[in-house]
Amino acid sequence: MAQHYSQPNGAVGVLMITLAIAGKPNCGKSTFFRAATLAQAEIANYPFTTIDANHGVAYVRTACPCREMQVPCENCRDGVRFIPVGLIDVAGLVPEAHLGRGLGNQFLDNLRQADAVIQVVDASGSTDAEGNPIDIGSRDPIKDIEFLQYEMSMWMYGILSRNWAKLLRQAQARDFSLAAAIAEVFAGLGITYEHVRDATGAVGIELRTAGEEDLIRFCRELMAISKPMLIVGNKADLAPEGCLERLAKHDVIFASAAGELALRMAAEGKFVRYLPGDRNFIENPGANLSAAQRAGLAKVAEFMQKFDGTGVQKALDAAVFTLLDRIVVFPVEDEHKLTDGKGRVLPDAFLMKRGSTSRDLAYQVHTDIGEGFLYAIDAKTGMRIKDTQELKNGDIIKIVSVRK
Ligand SMILES: Nc1nc2c(ncn2[C@@H]2O[C@H](COP(=O)(O)OP(=O)(O)OP(=O)(O)O)[C@@H](O)[C@H]2O)c(=O)[nH]1
Repeated sequence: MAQHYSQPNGAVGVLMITLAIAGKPNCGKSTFFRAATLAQAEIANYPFTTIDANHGVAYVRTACPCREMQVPCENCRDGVRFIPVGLIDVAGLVPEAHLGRGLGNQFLDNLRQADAVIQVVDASGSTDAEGNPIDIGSRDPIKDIEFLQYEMSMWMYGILSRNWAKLLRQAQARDFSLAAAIAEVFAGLGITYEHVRDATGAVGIELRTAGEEDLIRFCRELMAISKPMLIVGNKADLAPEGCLERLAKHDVIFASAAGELALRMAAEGKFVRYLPGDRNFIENPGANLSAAQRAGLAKVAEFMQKFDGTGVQKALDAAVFTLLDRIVVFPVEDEHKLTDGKGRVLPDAFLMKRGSTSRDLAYQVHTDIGEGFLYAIDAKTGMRIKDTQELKNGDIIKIVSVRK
């Protein structure tokens, strides 16, 4: 679930989106995690980047409105703004994890905390179901996709089936809503009555009379609705064309997490100029790279040209902006200078669900606003906007309340 975190200016109470990285062992999850959470100081002027070994802070990338508005800004790099999201590196999942094999339940429990899942598969087909190295191209990477989805839905089914007899007994009573009771069983996963209703409709079953197979299909649908999943075809730098073609039929983002990690480290060491998500990089003049380092970076450059970047930032952005359907809104206190109370220009960037209104923003900015919200001003136009008006991506908004 989204977690609270504190912003650099000390404002607490903003919900941070959390993504989980999942997949079988050896597919490159940790490399993806390390690359995604390794941020240069200029990008990540946040209090922390790594919370513990498996919990970190990554960033999604968006345009900073400072350029368009022609204000001096210290919160972006060259007009590129990085907004923090939580990232969890969950331990490798092996077949039959839902039965508690390996780190199964602990792993799956970790997924609870996530709003969406980035599923990393080995696009190169060079690891078997358990992550053991095999010849490149000898495992069909599509199997990796199916496996995780199967394990996740079977885990949900396991929870449902443990509660099923009790639920059916309760369902004998008049006015008992089985859908509401199922939602309650899965409340910890953020599942709502609407999710249950939609999943039931989508698989076309009658819950009260559903058999095991129906319930498994139902759990699969419920998982897909409540934990949206993005597939990353990692190790694409090693992948034979056949594997790439098969994966390309699915909605897959190809990546080289190892390439991104090398680049971020090179950028941190000031050897290259690279912002996460850039489609290329520039070697800094005077960078004292060894021949091996230079050859390694040349390979990454080749990959980036073919795949339009390393894929890591693209995956983070797609998870947040496409899968979770977020927009970025910049709240300010002074709609002319675009500053907060301390004179900082465009200090915050909030990831709001598309369709959010200025009233929703007011509650995120001031959690204690109560009935105090009066109206909002669109700083780009200087116009007052209605509390029911939908916010747009890139909006800069001043909230006016009686709180002050
Ligand atoms: N060529 C290539 N190798 C990669 C890439 N990403 C990771 N690797 C390598 O693949 C191996 C496994 O990577 P990890 O990141 O440890 O994989 P993992 O999924 O976290 O593994 P577990 O911790 O066992 O679950 C390492 O040797 C990495 O260097 C990539 O994009 N390209």
